[in-house]
Amino acid sequence: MKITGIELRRIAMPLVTPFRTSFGTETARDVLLVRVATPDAEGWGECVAMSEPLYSPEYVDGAADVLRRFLIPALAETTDRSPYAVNRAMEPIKGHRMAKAALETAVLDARLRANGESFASFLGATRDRVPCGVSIGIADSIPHLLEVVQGYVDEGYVRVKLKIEPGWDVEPVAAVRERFGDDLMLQVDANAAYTLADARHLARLDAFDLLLIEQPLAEDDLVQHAELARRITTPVCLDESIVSASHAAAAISLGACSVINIKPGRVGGYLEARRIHDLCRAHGIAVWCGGMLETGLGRAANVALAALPGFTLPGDTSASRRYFATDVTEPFVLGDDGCLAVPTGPGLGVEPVPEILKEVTVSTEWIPF
Ligand SMILES: CC(=O)N[C@@H](Cc1ccc2ccccc2c1)C(=O)O
Ligand SMILES: [Mg+2]
Repeated sequence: MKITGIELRRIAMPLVTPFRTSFGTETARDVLLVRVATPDAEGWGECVAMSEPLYSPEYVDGAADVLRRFLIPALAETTDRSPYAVNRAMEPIKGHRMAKAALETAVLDARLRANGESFASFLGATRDRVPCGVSIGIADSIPHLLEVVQGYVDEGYVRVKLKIEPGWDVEPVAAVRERFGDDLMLQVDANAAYTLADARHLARLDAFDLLLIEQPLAEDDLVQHAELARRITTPVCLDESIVSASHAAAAISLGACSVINIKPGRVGGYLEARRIHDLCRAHGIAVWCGGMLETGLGRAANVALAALPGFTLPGDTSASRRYFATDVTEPFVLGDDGCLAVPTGPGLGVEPVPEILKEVTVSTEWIPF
């Protein structure tokens, strides 16, 4: 597969409602898309980095820079376009996993579209629909939170995830449990807002039969997460801490978590995401597919990944309308069964709608090969 050039495209997508977490409030997505052009097909990759390095060290301007100056030139020096070769070509460059994931995915998408193979088939998906959860931000009051939860439960989401932070944790969880009963699949995500000194307080969440508590402590605190896991009964799930299969292996060996949120963008791409899935399956660790408020392009690949057998918990692969009034692709719509259908077309199985893409495009940059 010959690459004729690569386009870096920035798009601006307003969120339907502000999304508040322990690290800040987002009102729009500033997304970097990577398009790989070949004579037979074009491939798309979505960089999940935020505008500012608040979730992790990466940010979208930095991702564009490292792609332009280092990752794309490294790819241009190779001729083997297999996803494994793309991975190897980028290896000498340290870190920047979200930028690497976007480029690897775009090359893989072009290759799969040219070969007529879907992402689901390539990854080894075993299901054609995946049950979906929803991530709900920190609200300005408990009554408002309950209204928001009611709305998503009515839409059919099978699992609710509440963002928490010190001062907004036990009360909102208790209120949701009280209102929606014990059968609602419920979990929380702290985005690293607590320390081990909060262990006693976090143990108060054990009373609410949560599926898991996600990333309670700092992303580099594996040993402390292991200590916390000994002091609370709610299963600990890691997100920010797991940036590679070796990190997952370390976390499992240390007993730092019993569930892992897999995000292909965070771990450097879908190949590494599948490695983590396989490793966790071998250790009996449940995984689920996290979300980074992707457009339909990233969402399509995530839904395919979530259809692998080890993804036994509902993920944050919510419908397009959870975040965007108009998605850049045909919208992902939640079925009555609370599931999204796994795309079956070649590659991602979706593409941007040209007039919508034009409307949301802020800038494009063409890098010829
Ligand atoms: C669905 C969910 O909760 N995602 C992340 C947090 C998050 C929140 C806000 C974001 C805004 C822009 C880009 C990425 C973002 C990720 C998480 O699981 O921790
Ligand atoms: Mg998280």
